[in-house]
This record gives sequence, C-alpha cells and structure tokens, in this order.
Amino acid sequence: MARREQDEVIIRVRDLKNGFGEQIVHDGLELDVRRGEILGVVGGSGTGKSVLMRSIIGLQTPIEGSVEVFGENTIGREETDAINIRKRWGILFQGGALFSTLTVAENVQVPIKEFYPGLDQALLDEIAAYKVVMTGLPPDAGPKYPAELSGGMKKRAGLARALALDPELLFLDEPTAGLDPIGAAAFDELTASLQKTLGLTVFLITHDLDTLYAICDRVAVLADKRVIAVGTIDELLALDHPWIQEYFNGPRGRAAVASAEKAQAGT
Ligand SMILES: Nc1ncnc2c1ncn2[C@@H]1O[C@H](COP(=O)(O)OP(=O)(O)OP(=O)(O)O)[C@@H](O)[C@H]1O
Repeated sequence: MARREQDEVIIRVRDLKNGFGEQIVHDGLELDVRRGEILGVVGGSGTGKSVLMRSIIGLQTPIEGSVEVFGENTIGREETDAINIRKRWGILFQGGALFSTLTVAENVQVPIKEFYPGLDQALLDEIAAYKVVMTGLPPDAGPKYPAELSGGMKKRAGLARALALDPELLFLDEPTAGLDPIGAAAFDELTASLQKTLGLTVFLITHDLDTLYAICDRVAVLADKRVIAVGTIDELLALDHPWIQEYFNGPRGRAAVASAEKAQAGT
C-alpha cells in the first residue's frame, strides 16, 4: 500500500455519544479507518459495535459527535441526499439478512434496482450471476432461495449482495458467526482476497480471534464506551489493559496465534 493511500482516512468518527434512554452506549468515541485496510472491531457483548456501525452508515442518530465517510457527514442526512455516499459502500448485516422470499440472484439485484432503477433485466441477471460466482458460490445458487442454502452459502450470498454496486468500502458485522471453523477460515480467505483484488476498505466487527489474526491489518477495541485502543495485534498486546490482555492472551487467543503460525508455516 502506498504511504499516501494508507494515510487517507475513509471513516472519521469524533466525540461520538450514543444512548438509549438512560443507557449510554458510547461517550467520546473516536475512530479513524484508513483506505485499503481491514479494520477489525472487537469488544465484549453489548459494548456497542453494531451501534457504532449503524452510526457510521447513518441508521442511528447519535446524541453528539460527528461521523464522516469519504469526507462527508453521514449523520441526519435524508436518504435521497446521502445516496451518492450510500452507493459507495456495501453492508453484510449480522446473520446475512437476506430477503427470504427472493432468490439469491434477486437479493443481489435489490440494491442495484434501488440505486439504478430502470436497468435492463438481462443486465441485472448478468451482474447478479457475476457477483454470485465472485463470492465462491456455485453458478446454480442464483435461482435458489435462502432456505435452500447452508449457513456458509447464506453468508456468501449476503456478501454478493453487499458487493452488488462495486463498493469501495465494505461493512461486515460478525461474518463468521455460526460457521464451523473450516467454513469460517474459508470466508476469511474470501474476504482477504476480495479486499486485495477490489482494493476495498473493510470495517469488520467480529468476536472471532482467528479472523483477527488471519486477515485484519489493525484492530480497534471497544470498552468503557469508547475505542480504548487501535493498532496491530502486537501493538495491542504491548498495552496493559486487562480486557485486551485477557482477550488476546487468554487460552483462545493463544490458540488463535498457534493456528495463524501453523497456517503461515504451511504457505
Ligand atoms: N434499538 C435499540 N434500542 C435500545 N437499546 C439498544 C438498541 N440497539 C442497541 N441497543 C443496546 O445498545 C447496546 C449495544 O448494542 P450492540 O448491538 O451495538 O452491541 P454489540 O457490541 O454489537 O454486541 P454483540 O457483540 O453482542 O453483538 C446493548 O446494550 C443493546 O441492548
């Protein structure tokens, strides 16, 4: 990655405060996501990882603070007003969030039809077929309904839909949750290879230590209502925070290091 490109901030969050009634989820949260990186976002359950993602994409209006994506404010914008930013990102929500009454191909076509109404059906079919294959699904997955797919295939179909508009920025909310270790590793590989080929910036919420070790350039840690640290795993390990130490240096963290080292030795 060229230095200037690496330094370009694609998502800039400043002084973010979010809450629901009496409950304050974020307070003074700051985060930069740089162009071309895979940024892992971790934190205990309920620390507000999904709420942070929703704030960034404009689905959650914060109490205070600013969020810029591609240099533009995303807070409080009308849908139509923010259309030019929204079509530059793709989102894989937790669980895939496919429309169950639509086939995989039709699911992929939903965002295309939303942003480019009036496109010829033959072209829509062609784009959907391309995205299906790009995410490693067999070509005959297009006409299938989500209920006919395995968990891993559903995630790939969700990813195909997230990539429908050739985004520069990809949001992934716990993409490997519910997958077996082999399926999860295959999905990580797919994410890393698409990131490289398409030059994507990836905001990746995960609990999966293997994913963090295998594909993330940097990791942001949410705790105490804000991002308490962001850096490479080695940089985080040098910090003295109890949650960070327990998370990365606990038995599961050590197992993830061992498996990452084994994978590297095998390449
Ligand atoms: N729409 C909402 N209304 C009320 N409370 C909410 C809402 N959305 C989120 N919360 C609360 O905000 C907190 C953060 O939720 P969020 O889903 O962002 O956590 P998370 O870090 O993604 O958790 P997990 O790792 O378990 O998915 C939780 O306590 C949750 O109950």
